[in-house]
Amino acid sequence: MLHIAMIGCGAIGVGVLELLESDPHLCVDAVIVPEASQPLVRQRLGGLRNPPRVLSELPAGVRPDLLVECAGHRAIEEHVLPALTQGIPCLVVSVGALSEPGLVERLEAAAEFGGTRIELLPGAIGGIDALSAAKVGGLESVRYTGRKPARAWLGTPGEQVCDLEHLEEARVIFEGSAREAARLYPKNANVAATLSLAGLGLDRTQVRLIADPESCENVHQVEASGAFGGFELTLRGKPLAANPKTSALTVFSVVRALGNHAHVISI
Ligand SMILES: NC(=O)C1=CN([C@@H]2O[C@H](COP(=O)(O)OP(=O)(O)OC[C@H]3O[C@@H](n4cnc5c(N)ncnc54)[C@H](O)[C@@H]3O)[C@@H](O)[C@H]2O)C=CC1
Ligand SMILES: O=C([O-])CC(=O)C(=O)O
Repeated sequence: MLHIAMIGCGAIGVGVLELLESDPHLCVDAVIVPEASQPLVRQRLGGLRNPPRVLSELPAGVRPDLLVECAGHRAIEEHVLPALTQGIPCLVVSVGALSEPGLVERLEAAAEFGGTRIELLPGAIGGIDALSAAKVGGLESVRYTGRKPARAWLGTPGEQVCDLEHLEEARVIFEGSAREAARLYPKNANVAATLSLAGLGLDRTQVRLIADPESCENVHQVEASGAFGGFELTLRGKPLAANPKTSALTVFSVVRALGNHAHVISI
């Protein structure tokens, strides 16, 4: 049995906890969330058979087998870096945070100091295995297009490009490098950052973001070419009801990754 601490317990975290209830090899003992979120989180966890403890930080001396982050970019600095330093292996979904200059190097240094590892999860996108294998032989180009319902871009600089509430046809709201996408659209940049880290890096990965009033899915398209040949991927992700900015596949990606640590065959 693997004992897990989970950072964050929103749309992804609750979905993961519900699915893990049926796995006897994995147990989430604690979820770590800011004090202000705790009443809501306790209420959301009320339906679980064995709800985890809801805490603001890992108690001193408590050492889970794994720590999984499902919280957001700030949680990497607050919780993942210190856990790595203490030698706790970490799994991370807020991969977009790693586009902040210097953070990759700090995570590497913390993991080396703690003698442990950090695993960046594919989350809402697929094909990361193929892309990072293709990188070994040499990549020529990686292009990513993210298409989401117009309202999913509310609260982003997309609001300055067009009237998202009254958009009548699909509109490109951003075109540029993954680095620029991460700077302007941090909450939507996880997939772009993951593709960059697996492939050609933040400056050479081309990104296009589209607001589509007709779409009710988060559609991720990747085109890559290099010495291996080429691939095209279209992933039509269903948004989570609890947070339409997040695709359901992210929940399943976390459950898969945790299962791979606990089960005798990993795939
Ligand atoms: N890699 C990928 O493909 C994807 C990654 N994500 C990442 O996952 C994160 C969480 O997504 P959702 O569950 O949909 O968000 P959500 O907003 O539903 O839940 C966030 C949870 O984290 C907690 N939280 C926020 N800041 C925290 C902190 N500093 N420390 C501890 N807990 C904190 C909140 O109280 C809440 O419980 C997103 O912010 C995004 O960075 C989301 C979608 C796809
Ligand atoms: O869940 C998704 O569709 C992906 C997403 O928001 C991101 O790239 O941050």
